[in-house]
Amino acid sequence: MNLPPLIALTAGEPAGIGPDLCVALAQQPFAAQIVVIADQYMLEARAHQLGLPLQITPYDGPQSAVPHANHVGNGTLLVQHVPADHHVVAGRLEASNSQYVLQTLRAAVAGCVSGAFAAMVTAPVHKGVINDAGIAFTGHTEYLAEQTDTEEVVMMLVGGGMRVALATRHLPLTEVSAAITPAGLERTLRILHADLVRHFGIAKPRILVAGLNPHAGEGGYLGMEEITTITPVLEKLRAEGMQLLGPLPADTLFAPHNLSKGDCVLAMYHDQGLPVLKHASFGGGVNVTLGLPIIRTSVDHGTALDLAGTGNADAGSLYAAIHLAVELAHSRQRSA
Ligand SMILES: NC(=O)C1=CN([C@@H]2O[C@H](COP(=O)(O)OP(=O)(O)OC[C@H]3O[C@@H](n4cnc5c(N)ncnc54)[C@H](O)[C@@H]3O)[C@@H](O)[C@H]2O)C=CC1
Ligand SMILES: NCC(=O)COP(=O)(O)O
Repeated sequence: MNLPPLIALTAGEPAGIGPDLCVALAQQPFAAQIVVIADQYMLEARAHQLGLPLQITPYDGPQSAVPHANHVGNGTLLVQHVPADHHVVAGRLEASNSQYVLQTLRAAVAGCVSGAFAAMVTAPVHKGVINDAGIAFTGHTEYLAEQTDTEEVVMMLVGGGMRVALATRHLPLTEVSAAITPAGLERTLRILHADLVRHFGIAKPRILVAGLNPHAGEGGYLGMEEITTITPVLEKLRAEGMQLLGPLPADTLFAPHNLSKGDCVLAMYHDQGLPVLKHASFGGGVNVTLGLPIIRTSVDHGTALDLAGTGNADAGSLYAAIHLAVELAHSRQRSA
């Protein structure tokens, strides 16, 4: 029998909709036990603003969670309190709370690494305000890799019947071509392939690899990366038995008859793959980090400062992220 895993949920940027989603979660049952890592007074204030009930039970280690209990959804939340540095106003960013945001992430990582948590789920952070605080930050993905001493990770989004992984992530477009190297692409494909087998139970994953240029380079007339970099890597890995289709022209790759030929798409850059997935699944998609020693899933949207404290934030993506984290935790438990 699958016992309900203990999942950490970081509330993200306190001025954004992360706290609203945590308050919504308090009203929603789950077949897991969930520990929200956040400032508990900020959560209470947001619940008050939203007019929703919230009763907090403090979490200060595995001994404070009832073994094998589920998240009941009766307005209560188990909370690991991390104090914010500055008073929080919904919708108003405050750079001096950036260290607090990162501290919640470190607390979740520490709990996952120690085995106290089976997985972590993240509500959105605001990359800009963390940089405004003088901290170089491109995203959870890179930060969690650094915190777990992981050399290479892969971002994959799941939603709308698709899985879309990225060969490059948060980079200016002008830097994308140089960032696609044979060694990097090979590492990305190895991680993607291994995690599709290990975590998603796909025995022989079929990966659809996009080209970088229009028409996948049109035989070299519209760009050379397909010929110099992508194809040689695909040939090398195919020779080892991986099922890789491509490089495929990205404009038609996402047509249903092509998508049905694969289990996952590897897009060459962020806005080649994610707009398609988000069009099909916004509000229900999940971002999962592959290659980490811990399980991490996340919402597919940002901080939506315009909606914080209004009651109009849709919690669907958070619920989907928790469901996937629970599924991955069970799958890891079974294979342990
Ligand atoms: N996982 C994470 O931590 C992510 C963080 N971000 C960060 O969020 C910040 C804001 O990014 P934006 O590009 O403005 O994207 P955004 O996703 O915050 O907002 C885009 C639009 O979608 C709406 N929206 C977003 N989430 C919603 C929800 N749950 N329910 C209903 N409507 C929703 C917003 O109101 C807005 O109109 C940036 O700093 C970005 O880097 C963006 C994506 C993921
Ligand atoms: N576009 C996805 C995104 O911005 C989330 O990135 P991360 O914070 O999960 O690395």
